[in-house]
Amino acid sequence: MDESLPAVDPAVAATADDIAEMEIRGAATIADAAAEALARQAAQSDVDSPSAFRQQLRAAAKTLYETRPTAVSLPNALRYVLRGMSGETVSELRASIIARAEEFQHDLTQAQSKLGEVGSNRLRDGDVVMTHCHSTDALSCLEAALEDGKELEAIVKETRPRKQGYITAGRLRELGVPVTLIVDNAARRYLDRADHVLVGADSIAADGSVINKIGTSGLAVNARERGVPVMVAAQTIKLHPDTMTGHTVEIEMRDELEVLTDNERAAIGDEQAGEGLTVENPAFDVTPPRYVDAIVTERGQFPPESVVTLMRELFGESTGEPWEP
Ligand SMILES: O=P(O)(O)OC[C@H]1O[C@H](OP(=O)(O)O)[C@H](O)[C@@H]1O
Repeated sequence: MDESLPAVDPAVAATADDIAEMEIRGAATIADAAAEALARQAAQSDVDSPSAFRQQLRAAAKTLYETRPTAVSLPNALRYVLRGMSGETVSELRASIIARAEEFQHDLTQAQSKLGEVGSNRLRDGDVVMTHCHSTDALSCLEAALEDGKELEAIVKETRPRKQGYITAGRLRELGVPVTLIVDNAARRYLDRADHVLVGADSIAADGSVINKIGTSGLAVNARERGVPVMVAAQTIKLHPDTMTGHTVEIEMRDELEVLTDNERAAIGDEQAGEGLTVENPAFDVTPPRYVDAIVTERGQFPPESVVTLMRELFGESTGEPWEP
């Protein structure tokens, strides 16, 4: 955090901590929480000059931005809200941020339900869908299909190390869907029974690569080998505009304790981290576009190679940092 930037509201700091610790997780949920936090910062601000207010909002955006690097929905949300900041007085600026954040949150919900309808059209009555991790965009497709009266079954990958597959399994059971929970290593075996692989995305690059939970790329390669189509459910806030100018998406490396506890390390015979046994814990991987059959968005479904056209339309050619005017 830049020392010259003003302190942020405690609620913003708490949201940032929750995102970093994954108490708040999932790309769309993170975007929603970030917009909410900016609105909170605006509402709570007690500065009396417009320039101080703008500085505070920028500081809040930076604090939120620096939590997790991979899901582009976070900077896209911050940029959207900050670009709506307008007015000559603090109270005008405040009102503009609050209204813009509300609009963003509303659009996010709308986009997810529209996307669900698009994705649902790819599913037939009686289909078996294999999922990875927990994605609200992916679940929206299943929910829409169920609302249309289709019966579905799910094979849910556990998704080590944080086991977000449990959240997916729980939600699908609430919806009355029969669920078979499997360990990640069993995926190829169970692809024989699947009609679709359905995953979400944290970011989509300009070449159509899908950046999603670690294990997605291996699943997609296996699905292609087994002839099972791979569908990615991703609202357009998952499109990563910087990749149009050649930037790559940073893959978040998380704490090794998510993979190996101190006791487990000791059981292996290694007493302390950093003494010969290295644990790597990348949270995401990159699935090349050739393994993806369709990217489902609120604007329709696209072959991955064509998302760049949509990206140009929505973001123009360049973006910069979210807090840059
Ligand atoms: O936006 P929705 O579709 O909810 O989630 C998108 C993606 O966010 C999650 O990341 P994490 O669990 O936050 O690391 C998963 O990778 C999931 O596919």
